[in-house]
Amino acid sequence: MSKPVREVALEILLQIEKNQAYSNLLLNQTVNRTKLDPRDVGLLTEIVYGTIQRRDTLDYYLQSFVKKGVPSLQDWVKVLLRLSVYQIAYLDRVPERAVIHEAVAIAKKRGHKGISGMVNGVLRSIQREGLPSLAHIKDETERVALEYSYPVWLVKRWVAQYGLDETREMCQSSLEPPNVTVRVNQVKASVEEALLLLEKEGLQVKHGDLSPDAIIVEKGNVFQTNTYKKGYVTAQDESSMLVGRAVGAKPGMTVADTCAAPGGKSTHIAEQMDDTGTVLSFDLHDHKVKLIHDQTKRLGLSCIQAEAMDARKIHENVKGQFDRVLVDAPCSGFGVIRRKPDIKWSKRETDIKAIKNIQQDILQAVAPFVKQGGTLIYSTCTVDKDENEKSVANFLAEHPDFQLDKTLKDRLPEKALGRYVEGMVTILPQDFQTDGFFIASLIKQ
Ligand SMILES: C[S@@+](CC[C@H](N)C(=O)[O-])C[C@H]1O[C@@H](n2cnc3c(N)ncnc32)[C@H](O)[C@@H]1O
Repeated sequence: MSKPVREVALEILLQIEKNQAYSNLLLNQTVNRTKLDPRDVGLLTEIVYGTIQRRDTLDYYLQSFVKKGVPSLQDWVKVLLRLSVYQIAYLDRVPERAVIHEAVAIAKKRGHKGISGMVNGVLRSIQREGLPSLAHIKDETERVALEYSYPVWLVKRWVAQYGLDETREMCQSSLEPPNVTVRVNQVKASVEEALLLLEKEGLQVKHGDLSPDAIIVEKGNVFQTNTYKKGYVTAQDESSMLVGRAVGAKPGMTVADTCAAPGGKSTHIAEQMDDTGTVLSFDLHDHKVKLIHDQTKRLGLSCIQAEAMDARKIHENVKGQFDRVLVDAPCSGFGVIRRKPDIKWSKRETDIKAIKNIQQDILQAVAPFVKQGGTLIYSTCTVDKDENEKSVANFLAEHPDFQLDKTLKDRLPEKALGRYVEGMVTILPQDFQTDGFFIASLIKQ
C-alpha cells in the first residue's frame, strides 16, 4: 500500500530542511518512485511547494501556540506542524478536521504520546482561535517579508531597487504556481500545427501570452504526448523564450552559447537558424552536457555541437568567429522562485557578490570571441539589478568596443517592452505571470 500523501510530504520537506536538497528534483524522484494516485501528486506538490514558499509566515503563526517557541521543536515536528498549518491557512478544499487527524496519526507513528498530544493541542488551538494577525508589525518591509515569506534582506534589496509596491507584487506573484508552457520547434511545425497536434492527443492548450513561440498547457501531461516525444515542442518558460528571440540568429550563422545546459536556449537558437550553420554549446559539467545532447536528439537538430568547457577558457582558435555569443549566466535565480522556492532560503546576500564576479569573468572572457559587428547577448533569470544592469554597466566600462544594441527591441514582441531601456529589457514575474528575466544585447563595433 502506498504511504499517505502527508507522510510523503513530510519526508520530502525534512530532506530539504536537513540536506538543502532541491524541492523540484526530490518531488520528481518521489513521484516517479512511489505509486501515488495522480490526485495525490497534485496535493503532494501543493503541500511541499506551499510549505516551503510560506515557511516564515507559518512559523510566525505557530510561534504563539508553541510554548517553548518553534526553534525548540525537533525538525520533524516543526515540519509536520508547518505543513499542517499550511493546509489550514491556504487550502480551502481540505477540511481542517482531516488535517489535524492525519497530523496526529503521523506524530503517533513517529514519536511518543507527549508529542502527538502537543501536535493535537497546537493545531486545535489554531482551529479554535484562528491565525494571528500581522497588522501590528509597523515596519512595512518586515511586514511584507513576513506576510509573503521572504528573507528581510531580500525584501529590503527589492524595495531599494524597485520600490515597495513593485516588491509586494513580486513577492505575491512569486508564490503563484507557474504555467506549464512549451516552445514550438519551428523546424518541424508552426504554432497552429502544434496546437492541433496537442489537442488531438487530448490536451487543453492555448497560445502563449508573451512569446510568439509559446503554447500554454492548461490540462494534461505534455511529456507523455507523442508531440513532445517526437520533438515538436520543448518545455520552456515564456520569458526564457525571449532570450532565443533576442539572439536573433539567422540560418547559416555561427553562434556560441557559453552557459548552455540543459540546452533550452541552444535548441531554440538552432531552430531559428532552421538547423543550418553552427551552434557551439558549452557548459562546465559533463553530466549537464549530456542533457544538451538528449534535447538535441529528441528535437532532431544537427547543427548543435555540445562540449564540456569553462566559458572562461574557450579555445583561442575560435576568437573573433561568432556572429552571436550568448551568456545565459549562472545567477541568483530570484526570477524563478515560483519554480524553485528553496532559492529564497538557500541564497545569502553575500552570495550575490560571488555570483556577480563569475558573471563578470565570463563576460570578460567571451568578449574576444564575438565577430566585429556581431552581438553579445547577456541574460539572467534573476531580477537583481546588481547582477543585471550593473553587470552590463561594469562590462561596458571596461570594453569600449561594445555598445548597447538599440535594435534589441525590434526582435522582441511589443508586449515585452514595458521595462525596455536602450538595449536591455527586464521582465518581472508579475508582468505576465512568467519567470523574471533580464536580457541585454551588446554590439561589437
Ligand atoms: C542559467 S543556466 C543555463 C541555462 C541554459 N542556457 C538553458 O537555457 O537551458 C547556467 C549554466 O551555466 C553553467 N555554468 C556555470 N559556470 C560556468 C562556466 N564558467 N562555464 C560554462 N558554464 C558555466 C551552469 O552549469 C548552468 O548550467
